[in-house]
Amino acid sequence: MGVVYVKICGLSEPEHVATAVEAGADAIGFVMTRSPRRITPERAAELAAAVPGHVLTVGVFRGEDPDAVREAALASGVRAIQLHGRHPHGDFTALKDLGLRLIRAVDAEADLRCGAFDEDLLLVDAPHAGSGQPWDWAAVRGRPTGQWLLAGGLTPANVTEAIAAADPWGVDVSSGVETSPGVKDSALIREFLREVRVVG
Ligand SMILES: O=C(O)c1ccccc1NCC(=O)[C@H](O)[C@H](O)COP(=O)(O)O
Repeated sequence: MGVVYVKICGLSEPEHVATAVEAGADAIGFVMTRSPRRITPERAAELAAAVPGHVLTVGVFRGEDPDAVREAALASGVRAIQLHGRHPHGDFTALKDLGLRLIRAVDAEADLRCGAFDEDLLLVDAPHAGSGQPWDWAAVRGRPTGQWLLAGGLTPANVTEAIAAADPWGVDVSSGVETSPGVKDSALIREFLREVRVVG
């Protein structure tokens, strides 16, 4: 098994951004859509300013039109855009000229070919993003193509099992490194990364 790419999502405090970076996260996500983890583009810009270039900063959106996504992405200075829900191909095309990496976040029933919507990365998640609910990760084993992240209900305690079940290129976590919705915990962030690095 190769090294697994790790994205820690829903960060809102400098302490947790610093912990994720120090512990070896490859990407960190700022939620700028309706959620207990929502932050403003201005807050995301403050947090992103402290992130070194080798860590990808990702703005997370769901259902907004491409113009609103473009505006928030530019104001925050993130280097990637993650679109949740069944956004049409045209929404990805409309954002392509920004030169940011595009992540298409879907559930297991969607088209699981990474690149089918001109995205750079695919994220396969539970039906309710950010809910922390585990799902049948093994059901997608072998189905996604290209570079794809597994998400949905991952925790330090189950991420090893999830990687073994689905064999993803990377993993993404939010609730599993929190003490309550929207409240991240540095010890859990470190533990999650330690577990993944042992497997990878
Ligand atoms: O985290 C949210 O609240 C959220 C809300 C709306 C759209 C996306 C959201 N999160 C995106 C993520 O990348 C999460 O890390 C992913 O859904 C996994 O969440 P969890 O099951 O809580 O680990």
